[in-house]
Amino acid sequence: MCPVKISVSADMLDGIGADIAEELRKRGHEVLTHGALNPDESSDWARASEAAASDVAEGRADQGVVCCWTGTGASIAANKVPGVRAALCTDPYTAQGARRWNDANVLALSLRLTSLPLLDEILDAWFAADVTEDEDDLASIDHLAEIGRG
Ligand SMILES: O=C(CO)[C@H](O)[C@H](O)COP(=O)(O)O
Repeated sequence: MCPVKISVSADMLDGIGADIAEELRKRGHEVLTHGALNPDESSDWARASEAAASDVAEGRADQGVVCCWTGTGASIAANKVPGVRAALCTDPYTAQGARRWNDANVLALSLRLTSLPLLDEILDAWFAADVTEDEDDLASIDHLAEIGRG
């Protein structure tokens, strides 16, 4: 796994909110922070997640990690940003599939459900997975950009 630039957000420091940025840095990634992880910013989940997702969409980061208590608001907000494919993952298999079959570029996490050991497994799976070469999956991934246009 090559280190990449990750934009990470959380709306609170509860649970892995306190650890997520450091866990990514420990893996060698360069980390941009938003929301409760950045003292200069609003910590509300929609704005924090939008900020991290926009970093990905606009090329300031390679991938994003967005967190809120449930993970749902953060994933919904990130998916509103054109070019972002955010996936709410609660286990390593889902994280691997999100990268492999969906070319997900933002990992959404629930601060409530994700323990530190589980985070480790999810990040291992996320960063180890390669995007599929299956033509049908690639066509579906391409189609995502068309949904809602026009
Ligand atoms: O999971 C969330 C949004 O999907 C939030 O983390 C949850 O709503 C708590 O936020 P607040 O402390 O602002 O009420």
